[in-house]
Amino acid sequence: MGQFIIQGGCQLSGEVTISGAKNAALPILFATLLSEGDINLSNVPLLKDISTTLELLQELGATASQDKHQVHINAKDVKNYTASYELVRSMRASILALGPLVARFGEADISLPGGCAIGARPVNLHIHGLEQMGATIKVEDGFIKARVDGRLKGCHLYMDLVSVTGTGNLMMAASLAEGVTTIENAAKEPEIVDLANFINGMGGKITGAGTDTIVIEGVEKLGDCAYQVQPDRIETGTFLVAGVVSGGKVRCVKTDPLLLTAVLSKLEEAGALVTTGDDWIEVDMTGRDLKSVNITTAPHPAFPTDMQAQFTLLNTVAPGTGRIKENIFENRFMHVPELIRMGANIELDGNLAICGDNDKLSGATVMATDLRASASLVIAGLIAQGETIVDEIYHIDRGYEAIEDKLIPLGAKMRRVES
Ligand SMILES: CC(=O)N[C@H]1[C@@H](OP(=O)(O)OP(=O)(O)OC[C@H]2O[C@@H](n3ccc(=O)[nH]c3=O)[C@H](O)[C@@H]2O)O[C@H](CO)[C@@H](O)[C@@H]1O
Ligand SMILES: C=C(OP(=O)(O)O)C(=O)O
Repeated sequence: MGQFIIQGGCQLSGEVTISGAKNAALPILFATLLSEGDINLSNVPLLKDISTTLELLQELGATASQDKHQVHINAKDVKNYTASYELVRSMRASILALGPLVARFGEADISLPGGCAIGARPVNLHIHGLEQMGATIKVEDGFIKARVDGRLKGCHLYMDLVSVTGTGNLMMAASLAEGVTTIENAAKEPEIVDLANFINGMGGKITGAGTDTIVIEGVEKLGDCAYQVQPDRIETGTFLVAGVVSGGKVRCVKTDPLLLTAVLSKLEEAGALVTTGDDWIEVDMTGRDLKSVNITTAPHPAFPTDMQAQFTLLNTVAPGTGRIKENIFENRFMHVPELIRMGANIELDGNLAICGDNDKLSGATVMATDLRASASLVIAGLIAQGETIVDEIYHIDRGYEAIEDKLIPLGAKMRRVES
């Protein structure tokens, strides 16, 4: 499974290059199922979730290959419409095969993703939206089985809750539906905008992505496209927090400050000097005092849940009490017991974490339980006193490209041990 062995007491400084966004690349890879053309993608991160998706696309009958950050896909000859449990269980984003397959082939059998560490994560909104577009859907034998005779029909959809992959799935399905689909209360995350731009690059007709009403005029066919995936705002935010809590100076390059407005504003409130250019962001804590901040997670453009674990750590080591309210996932405080084992003083009360004052962390063996929890534990290890072992780091490899190769040049003392 693998571990990181980390020597604490580091102050990070230097420049780090940000990879393409996992959460933009994944839906874009699934959207290639909508097309009969040649798709060339660049800035695709080298991650476990990406290789799992390429494997799934191949299992469905597409040709798919990755050469460093370039991916080539042709889904013209897809003949299998079943996504197996083996692949779906290791990556919940596999649910994104549902919309494209049923829209293009009239048939999709997708294994139910099941619950996971951060919450139950139901997919009722994906199913309900496709039913409104004319699909018949049964959930049996652990699979979502969707069928439609002919094409899906465009319609007016209202999402009860803001769902990122729900919006993505329905937007993809609507791209090949007959007529116009409107998605109200749509997710406004930057990854939805990237997906819409990509679909439009293949010949789609989507407007309004990035607002809460998206309008999709269905087309009969989608074709070739070359597209560059947007930078990873969560990887960027993670490196910025690492720079700040270590009292250092870190510049993230090949990123986009406009994707991180809420996070940057909280880093400034936490005491960091934040400077930005078109495609870089720098945080500098030299001679500055760290402060606790209150955080409430909510859909974009509010503070992202995927940065909550990293800010929990920030509040733990900062003077003052910081309150963190997690509003998106019901079980996203799995890092808290592990941070407590390292000396953190955090009180949990339902979806609220009250982080104590200026805690001194000391090294311990801790368990990575999900992707962002793992990232917060790695950063905690870098600033703790003594040695920290972070176990089960396969979670980190799902979402951070070669994290140790990026942290070590900044001054981290850590190594990976395969077990
Ligand atoms: C691959 C990807 O992009 N993952 C991101 C995506 O996850 P994902 O798209 O799975 O998260 P959603 O936005 O769908 O979930 C938001 C909330 O809605 C609920 N819900 C969702 C769908 C549904 O049919 N029914 C329902 O009740 C969820 O349980 C959750 O409480 O957005 C999350 C919220 O920003 C991020 O943390 C994830 O990193
Ligand atoms: C929760 C996340 O991802 P996923 O939806 O793929 O589990 C994440 O990226 O933090």
